[in-house]
Amino acid sequence: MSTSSLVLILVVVAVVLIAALVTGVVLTRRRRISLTQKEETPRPGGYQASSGISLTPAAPEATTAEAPVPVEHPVAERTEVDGQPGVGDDASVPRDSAKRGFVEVDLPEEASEVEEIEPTAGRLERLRGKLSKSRNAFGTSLLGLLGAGDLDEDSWQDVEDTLLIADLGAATTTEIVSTLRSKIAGSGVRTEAEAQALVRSVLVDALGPTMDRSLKALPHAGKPAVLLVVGVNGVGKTTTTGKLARVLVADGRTVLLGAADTFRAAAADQLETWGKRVGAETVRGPEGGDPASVAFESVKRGMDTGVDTVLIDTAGRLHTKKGLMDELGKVKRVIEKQAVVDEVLLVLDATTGQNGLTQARVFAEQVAITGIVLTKLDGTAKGGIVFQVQRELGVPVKLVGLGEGADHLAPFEPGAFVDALLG
Ligand SMILES: Nc1nc2c(ncn2[C@@H]2O[C@H](COP(=O)(O)OP(=O)(O)OP(=O)(O)O)[C@@H](O)[C@H]2O)c(=O)[nH]1
Repeated sequence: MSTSSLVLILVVVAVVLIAALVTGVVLTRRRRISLTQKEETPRPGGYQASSGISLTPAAPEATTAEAPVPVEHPVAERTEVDGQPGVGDDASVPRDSAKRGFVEVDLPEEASEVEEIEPTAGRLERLRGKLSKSRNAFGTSLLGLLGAGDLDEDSWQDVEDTLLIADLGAATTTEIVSTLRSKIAGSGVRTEAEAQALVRSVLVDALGPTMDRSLKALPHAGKPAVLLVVGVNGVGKTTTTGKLARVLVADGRTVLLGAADTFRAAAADQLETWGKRVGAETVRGPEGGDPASVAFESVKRGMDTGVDTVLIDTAGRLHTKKGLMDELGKVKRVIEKQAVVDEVLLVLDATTGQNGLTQARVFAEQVAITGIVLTKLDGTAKGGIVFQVQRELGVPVKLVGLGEGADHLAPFEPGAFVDALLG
């Protein structure tokens, strides 16, 4: 290779090296400028912690003199990352970057505690699953027996036993069995569908479908309706009163609750909580105070404030049965000094069977019961108690409790009830 060729090669190499050096310097400078510009010019439409979203200044402790001096860093202004790199950021955020303090955020005005309430219409249909224990023990076996075709005496005995076990009571059972026997003999039942239709009509008839089950809970003569809720300890009076308040509020009514159960300390708290959930006022007295006085004050307050309905929860336990009954009589008399008691609702626990009936008799002797609320039907296979209690007292079951949920109180409808039992 000649000397001139060697010189030429050296010159070319030198030019390439110089060009590479110049390009590298330019690229480095451009990158730096680009970073600075991103910081100085807000990205249109991009997330900016200090714009669009209203934030108050950081909590005082983050801005005190003792706070560490923030380290200069492209992401130092970002408050949402607590020093951790975000997408597109340089990952080398120093560990000693200033940590974000507490940020005071303007909250909307305190949320209303008043709850959404399920519509009351069609509740029995919606809650029919809650009657599954009774359905399995009663409806299913009854249909199985009757749908099997010609029934001999043993089969009829089984039908009778099924009804008795479901707590329909001897009198109602005898009546239903004899009606079924004559109807089946007269018309002949060949299929399960026919058996179902026949049983349905006989059971619905036995539930007195024409009884007036309306709740007298609307104001009249310029005064609120007054409802007394009575029953023994633990049957679900307070819960029912609370659920009933929801039913009324859902219907657009205004309600006041009277906590006349002064015997059990927590009862008034429990009732007040129910009231708050639907925006209803609760009148209460001192623990161990005079229930009649609380009832009187409740009705007075209800009239003064112009509510549609006053619901009064009473005690279920006293030292003696006589004491309880005397007190109940007094509560009612005292209310009647200023308003009519429109309903006395007797709450019975469906799971207590015959015991519940005995209670019902005692209460009915003391105060004129106008309606029955049968609670805890969800927890029993003995839904047949509905038949018996109505027959015993001659008073309609107006409401049924089908669970501990706030809206698990349904109007009692014979047709829907029997349908739920028969599946
Ligand atoms: N599963 C079920 N539980 C219910 C029903 N109604 C009420 N309960 C529960 O029965 C328990 C007693 O209810 P309360 O309302 O405190 O009874 P109470 O009659 O007011 O009791 P005292 O104030 O002691 O007289 C509570 O745990 C209720 O959640 C219902 O329909 N189904």
